[in-house]
Amino acid sequence: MDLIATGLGHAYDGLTVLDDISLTVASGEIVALLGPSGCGKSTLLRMLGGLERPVTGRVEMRGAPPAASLNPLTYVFQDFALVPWRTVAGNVALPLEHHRLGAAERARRVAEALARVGLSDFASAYPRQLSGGMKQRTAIARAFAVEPAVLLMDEPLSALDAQTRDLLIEDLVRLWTETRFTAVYVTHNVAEAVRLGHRVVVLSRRPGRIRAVVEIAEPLDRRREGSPALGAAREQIWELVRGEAAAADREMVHG
Ligand SMILES: Nc1ncnc2c1ncn2[C@@H]1O[C@H](COP(=O)(O)OP(=O)(O)OP(=O)(O)O)[C@@H](O)[C@H]1O
Repeated sequence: MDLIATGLGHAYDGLTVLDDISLTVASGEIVALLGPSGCGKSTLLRMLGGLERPVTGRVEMRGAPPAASLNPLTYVFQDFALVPWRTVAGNVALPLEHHRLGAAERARRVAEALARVGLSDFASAYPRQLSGGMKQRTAIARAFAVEPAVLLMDEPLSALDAQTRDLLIEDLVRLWTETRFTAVYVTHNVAEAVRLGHRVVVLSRRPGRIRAVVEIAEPLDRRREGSPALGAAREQIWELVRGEAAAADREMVHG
């Protein structure tokens, strides 16, 4: 299933935050949305997922979601959004409870999702017992349990330390290689965008407009930190964002 946004614009109380965003996310593709703080990335993601209605433009889904999909669009958030009194398995099962599934099918989906992220041995643990990386793996497993057509990821690694981030990036690359999931991946981190994005959509500062779309041909599983192909993409994107990032930073400080 493809996700197609056409001419999206949005404003809050007269403040324009997004302007004329047209974007197609093709099935099996990870699109990284990169832009400075406050440029409207999260707003755009919410509109892509139908959580917020754009002031102008529209979002369409083309084609059928995977046969086993329970929710075509599912989010993964920066703060994990786990329920503290539920176990890892209980958290992964949560979105399944809104669907008519037999107990065996529910258990199968939970077990498979936990296996995909390497958490089978932690099914009975509670979130407070987990590291940040394991919490986010749990949230990713919960998203996978519904077999979404498109995964909407809002800075999913921002709350993690650098080493954990690297491990999670490797996990996401492996998961993509195994399942070819489709995702929109919001980040303000250029390195993350070039490691995970088949295409990197570079947004301007507020109001967010598409400044450039950078395609990275190197297969995800061959991308390495410091490789020449990634280095070139990183430089190209950094040239595009550096001025905007500095201006956005000043804007945040001075209001
Ligand atoms: N519900 C809301 N009501 C009013 N203003 C909002 C609302 N949500 C976001 N904004 C404003 O819209 C702008 C874009 O916010 P958004 O969170 O989409 O940006 P972002 O690029 O995701 O930012 P960051 O990288 O800092 O998370 C910001 O100026 C923000 O303050």
